[in-house]
Amino acid sequence: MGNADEKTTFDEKPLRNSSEDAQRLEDAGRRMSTADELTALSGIEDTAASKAAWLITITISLGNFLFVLVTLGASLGHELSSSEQEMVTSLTSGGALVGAIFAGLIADKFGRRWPIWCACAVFVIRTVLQTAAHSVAQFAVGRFIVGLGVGSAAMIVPLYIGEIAPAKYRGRMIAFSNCSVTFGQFIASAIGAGLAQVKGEGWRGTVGIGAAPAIALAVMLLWCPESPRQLVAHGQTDRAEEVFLKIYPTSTHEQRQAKKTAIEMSIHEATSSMAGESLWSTFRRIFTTPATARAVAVACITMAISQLGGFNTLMYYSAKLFAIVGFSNATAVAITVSATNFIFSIVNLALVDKFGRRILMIIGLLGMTITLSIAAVSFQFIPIDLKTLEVQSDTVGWPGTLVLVCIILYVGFYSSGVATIAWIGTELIPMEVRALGTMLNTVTCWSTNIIIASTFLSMMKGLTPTGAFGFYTGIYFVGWLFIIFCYPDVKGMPLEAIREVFRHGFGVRYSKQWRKENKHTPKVVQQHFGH
Ligand SMILES: O[C@H]1[C@H](O)[C@@H](O)[C@H](O)[C@@H](O)[C@H]1O
Repeated sequence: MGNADEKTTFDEKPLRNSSEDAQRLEDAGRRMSTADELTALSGIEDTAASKAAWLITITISLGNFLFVLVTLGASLGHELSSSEQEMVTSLTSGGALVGAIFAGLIADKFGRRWPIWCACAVFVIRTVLQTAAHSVAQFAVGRFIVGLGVGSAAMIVPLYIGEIAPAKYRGRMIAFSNCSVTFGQFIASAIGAGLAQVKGEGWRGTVGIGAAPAIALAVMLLWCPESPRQLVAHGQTDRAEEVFLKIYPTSTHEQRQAKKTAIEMSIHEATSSMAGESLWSTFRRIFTTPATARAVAVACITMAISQLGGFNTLMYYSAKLFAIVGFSNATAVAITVSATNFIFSIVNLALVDKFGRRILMIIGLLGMTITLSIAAVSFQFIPIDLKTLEVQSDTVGWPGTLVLVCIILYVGFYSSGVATIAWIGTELIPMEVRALGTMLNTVTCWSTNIIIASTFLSMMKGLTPTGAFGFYTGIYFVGWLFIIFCYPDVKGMPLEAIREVFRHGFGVRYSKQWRKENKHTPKVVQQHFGH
């Protein structure tokens, strides 16, 4: 990582035949019609990525971890009633929605790091408020504020990492940031049970200490460079070059120049100046440029599928759900769910750049459809009182066990597929609208999340558990069809090249073709540059 003011000086390696190479590149630039071709020709994506890129990713991901972890926190020293619990959950999600909008609005003007600093500040304020809270109202305000931090971090972290990451590591780097979410959820569920045991005022200390990591993150962020794409978009090409050198340390000066030119070309294909454009024109651009609209729609619909299928009801209500099917130690079962979620998010990390986004989602959504439909049918055989949602039996029979097994398998399919890839969707959105598009993606996440969280229990009562789970199964089935027909796989593509994908409808075939043709990029580079 660099120093705090980003003015690091680098020892440039002497370049072989540099003037000759530069001339060739310039000629190439003239011959190249698209940013995609220029990036491929430069070969920068085939040079080794640095440890710095990973260090930056880890630091930024810490934001996700922290903010997820705190959604747990204390409970005013007494057990919250179910309506208080619902209110607190919705307030956090509502805050997250507002936080994501705020981050989306400032990310282009002030850069990708400011929303994270704001989230850290918000987090410290919340800590003070919540530590001093004596009423549910004060506590609720604290929760809303923490939601602002959660939403802001959730929106900016994948966007920022996606722009820093070398193309061939982009999927796993964004997946890493989602692992920090699932790890946070796992830790939260594990210590949640413990915290509930803390009597009296003991919880205030626990919440108070929570401010320290946010301050640490704010300081560490000073060492992370601004997104090079953002720097190019604002005409700060020298600083962008420094960042590229950090990310691709073995690249040549010409390769970095080509990367910058490719980003400029890509942006200029859409707008003459990003810096001079109003938020409103950028927003309109999303809906008035068909290729851009398709890109944003695919990202948002994928996110909606990941949420509307009801996964987070497991995060919020799994103890309740497992009590319904007859497990007395429901908290332990709930921890198993969050542990599975965490482990399979690592599986996604390991596979997403190797096999691509599409196949993981296609297998995952099919697996989720099958496992949830079996769970839905199994519920039929469990004697549940629909008024109280309580099981009328003392033992867990085979249907209860089957529901548990199906749910664990379902979580594995979810987490290794659509859950993480919905966040990787930021890569589909072209640069000039990426901040606002990613904001819409995050807004889709929280709004659908609120819908599901606030309707789950009434759906279980009104539609019966079989009906509710049947409904979620339907969502996943439709989602599965959507991914098959409309989701292009852009694994390994430089961000600048992705714009072209959506010029060909949803680009499913185009992206396949692109990968076939670009398997051997190094050869192309060798031919043109002789290295
Ligand atoms: O990995 C997932 C993912 O990040 C989802 O978007 C979120 O809703 C889940 O809670 C989480 O476990």
